[in-house]
Amino acid sequence: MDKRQKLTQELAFQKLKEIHANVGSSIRIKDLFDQDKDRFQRYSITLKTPSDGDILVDFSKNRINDEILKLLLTLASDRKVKEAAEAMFSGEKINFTEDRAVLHTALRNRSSTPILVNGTNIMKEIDEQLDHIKEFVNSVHSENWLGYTGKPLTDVVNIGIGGSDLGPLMVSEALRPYNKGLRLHFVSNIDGTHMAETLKKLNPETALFIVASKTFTTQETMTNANTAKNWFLKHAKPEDISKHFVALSTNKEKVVEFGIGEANMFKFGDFVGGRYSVWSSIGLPVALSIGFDNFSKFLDGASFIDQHFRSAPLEKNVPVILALLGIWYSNFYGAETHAILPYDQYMHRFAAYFQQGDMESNGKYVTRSGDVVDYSTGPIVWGEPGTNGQHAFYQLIHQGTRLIPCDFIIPAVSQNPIENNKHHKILVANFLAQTEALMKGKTEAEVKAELKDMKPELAARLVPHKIFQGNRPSNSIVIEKLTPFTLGALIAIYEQKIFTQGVIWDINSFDQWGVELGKQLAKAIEPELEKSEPVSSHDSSTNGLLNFIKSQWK
Ligand SMILES: O=P(O)(O)OC[C@H]1O[C@H](O)[C@H](O)[C@@H](O)[C@@H]1O
Repeated sequence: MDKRQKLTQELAFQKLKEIHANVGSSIRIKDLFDQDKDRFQRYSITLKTPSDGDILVDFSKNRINDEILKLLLTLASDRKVKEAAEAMFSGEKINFTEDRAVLHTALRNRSSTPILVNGTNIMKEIDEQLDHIKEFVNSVHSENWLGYTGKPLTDVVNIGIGGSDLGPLMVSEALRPYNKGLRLHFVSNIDGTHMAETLKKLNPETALFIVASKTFTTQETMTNANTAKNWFLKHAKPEDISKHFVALSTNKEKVVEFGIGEANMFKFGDFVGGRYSVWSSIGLPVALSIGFDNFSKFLDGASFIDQHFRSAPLEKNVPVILALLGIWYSNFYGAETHAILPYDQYMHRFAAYFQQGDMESNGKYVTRSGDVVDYSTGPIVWGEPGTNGQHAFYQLIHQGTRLIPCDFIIPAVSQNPIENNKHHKILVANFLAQTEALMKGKTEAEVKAELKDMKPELAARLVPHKIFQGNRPSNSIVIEKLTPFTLGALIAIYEQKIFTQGVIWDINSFDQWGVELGKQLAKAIEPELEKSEPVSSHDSSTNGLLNFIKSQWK
């Protein structure tokens, strides 16, 4: 692999550093608006989708001017973002620490263009996998697929964790208005409570268990799957398993070993990373919820963004622009977090989903050639839906000491325009007010004017507490309506943003070795929990905690 120029040695990076040192603290977003009446037009991008309206991305409320944006774009071009994207789309093994291609994009490749991995066109197997999903979903929906006592299925339980849980969970929640009637449940946690509480709601005659695990070795998932199987077998016979258990995996051997026949296995390739797998067979619960046609539209939405990402010039490229803004705040302003704030209740797991998507992808401290980086990489991603967040943590975003760049997301049209759309109008008003407040703030003069009728001593004491410094950056993303297509598009925007940042930071965004150590140590601790004598093999904290917990079991 070619050793790349260090990010901090890139000319554009150094110039940005200089600009930040000279004017970084004096850039006022409000002044930028005052100086340029066309700022919104010039600093926003509208994507025209073929079927589901426009997607508007407004990035004008950011601490950037033409010079900074130009340098950021130069950085993207010097770091060869476009070339790296082509390497990904064409199936190069860019996940080199696992010797794998990264082709979640192939799962939503709606053209007939072949994509080769090790000389084989993988589009054929992807089409077969989609056909399998379609056939199964249709037979469940048409009630051709029946439970062991001849009843139609009513409940679907997805047993998976990480990427095999968060994607299907977030998407099926977001697309709840499209649900065709099946009740969905998700069991991820090894904590027995998760499975126990779910089983209470089920009738074995009408429940379908989906065991979702790329590797089919994940301890939590396999333990939960076995518990579900044992519960089922208390009511039914082993030969009934084939009507109630299916597997989503890449590991045929382990699936068969568990007792699920190949016909009930929905496959996908090892070129699909867990946190990018909702587009693959891992999306089966989504397809069962919303139907295959809607699942196809979900893939179409992502495909639309993939084409945009590949073909749009850097300055008109939504994922690239969002990535560069993140770089500007992380690497120059020292921002440590990034908030994702959907103003849509259906999207309540969107931020949690991208906590994995972003933090597992870009939480890396060495470059692709193994050198320790001398700049920060992936931010801490977090968020909750508006307006709930406004009454909880927004205080710190408005008046705290930390810079928190935020993405505000809203559909223009509500799925539930109840009370004459009153709720939605209030939601929209709040969405708009927040980014305006973050940007404008409130000056001392404004606060004083507000307090003019108050006793002067009291007013003087209150003034500093009521001042908002403002100048807090945000992006606003507006979709026409939350549909399978627009949700697919939104997810792909973030995926390609994460990709772009990974290229600029020169890290491998597609492995996740950081989750392994804890798994190994847990395996070592497990047998120690069985021993009756106190444990002394760890540090005193771990020994102390372990022995305390064991003492509570007696
Ligand atoms: O799908 P599985 O093989 O069960 O993996 C489930 C999850 O666990 C791993 O530890 C990884 O950190 C995740 O990226 C993955 O999504």
